[in-house]
Amino acid sequence: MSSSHNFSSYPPFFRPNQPQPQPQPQAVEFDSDPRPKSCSLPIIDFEALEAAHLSQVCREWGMFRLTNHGVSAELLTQLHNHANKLFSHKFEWKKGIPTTPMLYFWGNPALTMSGNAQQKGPPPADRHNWLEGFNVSLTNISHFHYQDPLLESFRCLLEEYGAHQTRLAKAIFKGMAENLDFPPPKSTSYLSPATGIIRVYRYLRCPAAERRWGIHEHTDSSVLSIIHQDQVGGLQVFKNNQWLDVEPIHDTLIVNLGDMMQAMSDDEYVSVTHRVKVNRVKERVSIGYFVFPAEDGVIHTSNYKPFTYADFQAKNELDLKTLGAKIGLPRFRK
Ligand SMILES: O=C(O)CCC(=O)C(=O)O
Ligand SMILES: [Fe+2]
Repeated sequence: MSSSHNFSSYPPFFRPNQPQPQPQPQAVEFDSDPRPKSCSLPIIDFEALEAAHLSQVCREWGMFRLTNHGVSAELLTQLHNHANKLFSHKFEWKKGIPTTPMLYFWGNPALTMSGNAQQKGPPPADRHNWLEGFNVSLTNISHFHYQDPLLESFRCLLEEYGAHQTRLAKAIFKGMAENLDFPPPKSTSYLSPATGIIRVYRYLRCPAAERRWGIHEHTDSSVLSIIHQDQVGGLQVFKNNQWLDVEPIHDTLIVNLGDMMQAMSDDEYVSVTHRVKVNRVKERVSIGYFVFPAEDGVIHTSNYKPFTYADFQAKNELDLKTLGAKIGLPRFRK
């Protein structure tokens, strides 16, 4: 809860006055532009998807604001209210929640890159993402029930929200596949709704906000990602060599194209570079949906060697372990 001053809900690493490692010179990109411009992100009306406009936005931006998406403002508000309540519980309680279907995590930079929230060894301390969250598998979500009423109603809301996200991702991908003239086999193996996950994040307050990141600059590994953010702000997109603020508007969603979409489109569409700032005084909650290709579906294009999402994920994990960063698509270019 943004007004709360109870740091017992924070993972110990993020509590104020904890001894924290100083970023090494050159290891962390500092925020040199504390007041970036806001941007007029292109708007796509879901009820009137227009092929030529969608195609142009995917080529030029790789990110757009979705309106008329059919997810009610009430559902969005309820989700955020529940998330705020859950996050304000003590850290120890959150850590004790059964990990299926909602895995609690904090601070791991690998998780945005790989689509996999498993912590594999500690990240370099100054690369911590200033956040905590739940990683939710949509395939599992309807098979489990919680005793705790708050967790159970949150699970029900996520199930409902997940169904909406799946509907939206399928329709948006269909529009893209038509624009790109994907033959039917590609259209089916390139987007696998069964891989859909939701991440509910709480970005934590940070006294050294200009030297830390909610999420460092990155591209998503997904085909598509769909974000709903609360009113705090902090999401930024890199466009025309500058960082632009993606302003919160409650009844809209933000759609990102990920690396898989860029590869499938043979670099016609862009996997958008973005990051999330942290805030000194306010916590921020966002809810992201990420969807991937079928794990064994081979992506065949002219610019890239044939590869699967599993190959991509394996390479990213190796690069993270050995180099501390994701290299991503350049690893698979011909
Ligand atoms: O919280 C957000 O607005 C964006 C999150 C994000 O970029 C990610 O999870 O990959
Ligand atoms: Fe992202």
